Amino acid sequence: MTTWTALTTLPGEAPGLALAEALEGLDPAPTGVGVFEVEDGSGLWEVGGYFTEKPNGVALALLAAAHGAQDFAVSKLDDRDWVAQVRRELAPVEAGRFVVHGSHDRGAAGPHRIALEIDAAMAFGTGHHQTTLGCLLSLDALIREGWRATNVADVGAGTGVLAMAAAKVFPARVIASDIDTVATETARANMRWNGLGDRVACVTAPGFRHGRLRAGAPYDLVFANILAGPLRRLAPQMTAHTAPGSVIILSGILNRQATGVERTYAGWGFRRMQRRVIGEWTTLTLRR
Ligand SMILES: C[S@@+](CC[C@H](N)C(=O)[O-])C[C@H]1O[C@@H](n2cnc3c(N)ncnc32)[C@H](O)[C@@H]1O
Repeated sequence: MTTWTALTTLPGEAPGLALAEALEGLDPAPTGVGVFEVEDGSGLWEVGGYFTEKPNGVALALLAAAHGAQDFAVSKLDDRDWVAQVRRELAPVEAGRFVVHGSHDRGAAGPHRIALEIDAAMAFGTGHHQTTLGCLLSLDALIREGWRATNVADVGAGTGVLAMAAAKVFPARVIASDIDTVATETARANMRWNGLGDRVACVTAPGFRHGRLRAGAPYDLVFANILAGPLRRLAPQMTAHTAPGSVIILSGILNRQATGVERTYAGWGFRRMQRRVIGEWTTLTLRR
């Protein structure tokens, strides 16, 4: 299958997801979009998408102009099975007692670790991002302290990696939700693949706005690895769906945003248990 890429750069602050979201509205629609910090100290952000047809140059030029970006560079990639290639290249990730690996690395966890098998797909959460790693290590630390959960929600589940980890270590009720239907489908498939199809419910919803999520509350453990802004807006819902003593693990927070997120949640009665920094990302474990 032929793949096209369209890449542009933006100067300055992290651009949020506005341009990436706008890309999703294009016709033909991209099969995937992303925002990455250019790692050469230039302060630039690279934004782009993958397409199966050549993207419309006029639409891209208008988009770039509207967002203060440079023109998109459109290129055709060789015919290759990109998903298969990415899968092969993804090495297993160790996170405390957990090992996240693809189906090409079955057995990577060995007999003493907990295997979470996840193949690269159109959802976030192969364990390679510092935010996912931060959440898994924070869960591992809670378990080491003797903490146990009975009712778990994973808001913004992506591949479902965090819900899967919780379901593998606790005999708990677990529900995973994502705003994106593709992520929900991916999480559902991953649960089945890992033998958790009847243990973890997967639903599509923004925040807790789904009947099953509301009915399952209060949760004693909630994961939310989404960005700082949505996390802060989620604080009232987080409070409504937890109880005193509940623990929440929040990530997707740039280090400079962590104090603000912590302050917002302090205002809703959450106190810090752990603050974990990996690279430029912070993961907060808070207790109500
Ligand atoms: C950074 S990924 C995290 C995936 C996975 N939980 C992990 O830790 O690797 C964030 C996910 O949250 C979803 N998301 C973003 N905002 C959301 C919201 N308000 N409610 C539910 N899901 C949301 C996105 O679609 C995306 O799949």
